[in-house]
Amino acid sequence: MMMMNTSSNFPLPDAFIKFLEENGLDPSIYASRDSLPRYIRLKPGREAKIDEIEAEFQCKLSEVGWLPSFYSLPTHVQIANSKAYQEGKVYGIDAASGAAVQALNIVPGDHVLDLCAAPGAKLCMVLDLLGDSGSVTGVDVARHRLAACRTMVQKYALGDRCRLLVADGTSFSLIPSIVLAATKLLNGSTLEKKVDVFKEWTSKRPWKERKRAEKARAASPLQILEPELIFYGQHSGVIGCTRDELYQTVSDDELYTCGYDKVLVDAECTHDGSIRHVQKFENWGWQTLQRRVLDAERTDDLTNLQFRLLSNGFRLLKAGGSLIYSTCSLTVAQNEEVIERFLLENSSAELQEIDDFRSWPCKSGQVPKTLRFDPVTSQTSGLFVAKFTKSPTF
Ligand SMILES: C[S@@+](CC[C@H](N)C(=O)[O-])C[C@H]1O[C@@H](n2cnc3c(N)ncnc32)[C@H](O)[C@@H]1O
Repeated sequence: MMMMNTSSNFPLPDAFIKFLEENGLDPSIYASRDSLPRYIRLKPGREAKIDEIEAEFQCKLSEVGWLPSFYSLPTHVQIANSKAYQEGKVYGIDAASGAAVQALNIVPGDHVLDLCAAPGAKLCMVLDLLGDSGSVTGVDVARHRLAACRTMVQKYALGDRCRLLVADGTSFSLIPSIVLAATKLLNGSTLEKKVDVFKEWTSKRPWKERKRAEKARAASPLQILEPELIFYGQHSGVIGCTRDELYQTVSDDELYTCGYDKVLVDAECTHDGSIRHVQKFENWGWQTLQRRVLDAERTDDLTNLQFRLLSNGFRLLKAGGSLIYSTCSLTVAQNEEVIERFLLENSSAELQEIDDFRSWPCKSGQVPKTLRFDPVTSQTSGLFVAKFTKSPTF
């Protein structure tokens, strides 16, 4: 495979350059790889400990003026090797990813759904913003990735108001369990005899529960039939619910009142906007890039998946709620075209201007009100962000 030098010491194969050109993307954005900063977010309460954290990283941290609690570090710093990271004082998360979460305007008490949650950098930020209120439901189709997300939530002691479910985000239908609990109280169903009640979460799941999950997986290894709860916190609303209550679904009309206040659809994509991701193909082999990024059929499947994730995430939103759709691809097909198709089919969806965007170092997307971060404009990884609200009528 031919390589093209993008004026850094990071050569890109011809096929990838062709993919970028076909999608109207300028290959020179990859040339900034060697100067692109790394980013961390401080765990709340660590603001007074900057000197200590700088000593642990052995470098100066520069505050990111446009994004609270974010700091940039020189490109060579290995965040995961630092004591500050290992002891849970900071998170490794790109500033553009932080902006996508910030755009949700999380307020105390929000019930948030993260439909493509793993490995969990954005989910942790949502949990930190919520603090001692609201709830977060994290969903991901990849069990091993969601298990890594659970490890992260536990490492940062953020699990109290969180539940994690392995499920297909295109069909996921559970409402926030805290909303369910409130509705249940109103219906007086707490008086009913309870069987199969969820007790305090333990990593040692009951034998019956494990068998049920194993049986379901064996029956249909490629398809997830029912969401599988792999973690829930003390105040996530799960404890005290019966299985039937937790897994009950409501009609689309009822979702207007019982749905989530905020939904994040950080969709699966070709990752072409992330230099560090593309860089990994140097080790994995450029043939893998061909199969996993450039294959046109895969891209068609992906855009359909993105559309279905966005549509289902929006269905689960309550009236007046907000949804963020983001991808780390910079192609129009995975971003503007997906949201245009979605807007055509969803008359209750309104594209919103993102409050803070005027102070953010990003460009407008091809559709007005959408945003594009890229390494040259933003000094961040590439990210597309669009925000929708759901109007009360349907
Ligand atoms: C871009 S990553 C999400 C990153 C995550 N939001 C974070 O901040 O760490 C996309 C995720 O979507 C998941 N995914 C792919 N197809 C899915 C589906 N049908 N339902 C739910 N998740 C899916 C992948 O397993 C992957 O973890």
